[in-house]
Amino acid sequence: MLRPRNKLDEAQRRALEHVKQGHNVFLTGEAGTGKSYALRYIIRYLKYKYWKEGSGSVGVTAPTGVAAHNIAGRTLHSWAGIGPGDGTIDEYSKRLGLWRETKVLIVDEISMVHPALFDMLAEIGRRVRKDPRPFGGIQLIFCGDFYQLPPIDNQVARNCPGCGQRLVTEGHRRYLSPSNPHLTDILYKRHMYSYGLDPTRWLRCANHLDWRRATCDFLWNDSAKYAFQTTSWPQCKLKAVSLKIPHRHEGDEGWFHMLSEIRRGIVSPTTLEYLKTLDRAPAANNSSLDPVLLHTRREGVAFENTRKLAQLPGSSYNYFAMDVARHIKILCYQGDGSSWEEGKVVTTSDTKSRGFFDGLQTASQVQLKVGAQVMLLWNLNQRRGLVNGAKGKIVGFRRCQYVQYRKESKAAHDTDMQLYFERSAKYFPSVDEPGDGFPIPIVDFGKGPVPIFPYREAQVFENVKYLSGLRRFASRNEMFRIQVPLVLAWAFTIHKAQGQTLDSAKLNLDRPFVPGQAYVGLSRTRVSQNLQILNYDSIPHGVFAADEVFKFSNRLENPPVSKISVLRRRRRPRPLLALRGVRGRSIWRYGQTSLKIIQNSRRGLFRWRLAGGIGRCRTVTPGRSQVLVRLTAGMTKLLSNRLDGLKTLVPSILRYFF
Ligand SMILES: Nc1ncnc2c1ncn2[C@@H]1O[C@H](COP(=O)(O)OP(=O)(O)OP(=O)(O)O)[C@@H](O)[C@H]1O
Repeated sequence: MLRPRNKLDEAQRRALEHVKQGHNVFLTGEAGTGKSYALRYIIRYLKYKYWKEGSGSVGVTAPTGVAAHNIAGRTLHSWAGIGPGDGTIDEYSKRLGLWRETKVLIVDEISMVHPALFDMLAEIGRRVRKDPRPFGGIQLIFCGDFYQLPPIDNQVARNCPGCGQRLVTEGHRRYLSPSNPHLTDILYKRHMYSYGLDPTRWLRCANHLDWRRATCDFLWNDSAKYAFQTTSWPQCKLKAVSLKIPHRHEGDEGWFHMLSEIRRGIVSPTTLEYLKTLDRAPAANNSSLDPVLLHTRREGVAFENTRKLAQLPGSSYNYFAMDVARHIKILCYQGDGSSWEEGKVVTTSDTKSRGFFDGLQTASQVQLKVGAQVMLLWNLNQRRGLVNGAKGKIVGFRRCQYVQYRKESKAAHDTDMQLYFERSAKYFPSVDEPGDGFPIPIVDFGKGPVPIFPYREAQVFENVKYLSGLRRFASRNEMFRIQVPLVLAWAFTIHKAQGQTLDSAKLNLDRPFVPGQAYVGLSRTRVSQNLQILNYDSIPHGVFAADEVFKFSNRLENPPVSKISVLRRRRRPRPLLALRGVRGRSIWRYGQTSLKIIQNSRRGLFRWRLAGGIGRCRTVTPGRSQVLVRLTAGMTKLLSNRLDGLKTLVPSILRYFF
């Protein structure tokens, strides 16, 4: 159900209108201006639209698990079915169904999408949908702020965006020389309008030279750090909407303006002075939870969470995740269309695809205790606020038998977990204190105790082979993790906090390593009073922004004037120049051209003369006259070119009308 539209501000509504008209949209703006908020409206609108039409689907995605859960979506990898991203485009292009039925692709936190992944998905879309436009012409909605965190250099970045071929390591790459015939002039110069690409770093896929395999002609520049530097980005023809109203920092406008400066990597002396005053405990708030520590690095986060856990009395439980990766041959469709045969597991491996498991939200091991501050990693119940990112405290554990678990989890969650448990009870996280039943953590999220059952975080991607007629075989690669969807939440990395609004926080800006880290950390609370800066000394060198983003954003805010168009043809008076001078004296002279007020003794009128033109003037004070010169086109040009000189010579210019 859509909420009333007047909840959106003017720019947010404009974005919604663009979406309704079927344009590709790039929704951007500073932290807290309501990008994700507007996106949730847009998602609701689109889902309702396609549900009503009865065909088509909306892909709701984000590059990281946390960001994806924020908009109740999936990770981009999972949506596109590219798993850990070590396959080839041809392999990925087999997910025909998904690409064909998708009408709209939404990507939140676009700043964190790696350019290689962006190019690769744009290419897969083209091939699958047989449409030369990027992503095969699917309507695109990108949302994010490139001044925030950049992409993590993950697996996909090391593969060719054209064929998925694994790239050689950085030191062994051979770049094409500017005289290479494959590198056209346009391609070589692309860096000039692609916001900071290095023109010497054009690469050709290693597969190109290998005569034993199919050659790949893909050329790309590996100095690209952001999606907007890719070839596909301008081809998407995005309508940019920049949000301006500081919703998150509504009551603290001054702080919002300081953050705007920090966003661009500038720390003025006034801001620095103010940040110094934040070196104290954050203001108390109504919440029973401790302020969250935001740290630049994982080690810092692990240290703080372990320290806080150790301070609590009582014993703890260690939950070890169950990770499964297997290849299943399934679904043999009989010729008469009568029956489906369940297939067999062909290979099972717990260690395959480590990259996939490392990228999941849930940890492979989590230690929990009564009193621990935790964050939920799953959208359990939207109406009760039990959504991903909700924070609470563990109030107890309840030992629960397998049969009991099945019964309760069915009542509590609407999930496909049941399927797995009905097949076999062996898929279950394990705890280090085995006893009678499995200890289910009971968490208070501020609205009473809630049992948190294990859940399945999964990735499935299918390879479908059509044989003949109705008969077909399919094989499926399946990977999943079963774990309790909780993490300790006394501390987070700044990367995890991107996109979240926190009640109160402490910021440790220890050795920041990417642009935008300080900005994201500083902009998480609603007011500066609820933020504490722990190591103030790191601020001056910790605040920095990427040059390419600066150029891109400048261009977005002030697009270059490519065409001057006459909006309305009308008879308009020619420009008027008002000058004041002493009669009989030249008041402006440039070369042979002079402007002189002369007296027409016969008629008793004063006249002026400029480049041969003659007009009337009027006396303003005895001895001085004001000239209103209506200029011809030629004279306008002359004067506009020399107006500065004119001003210095004639300080008494009154106005110059156009
Ligand atoms: N039109 C609006 N009316 C009322 N509240 C709003 C509106 N837009 C956004 N907000 C509130 O402002 C806060 C920040 O919004 P949101 O998280 O969408 O910002 P964002 O631009 O996505 O931030 P970030 O860049 O940090 O991810 C949220 O608490 C949200 O509820």
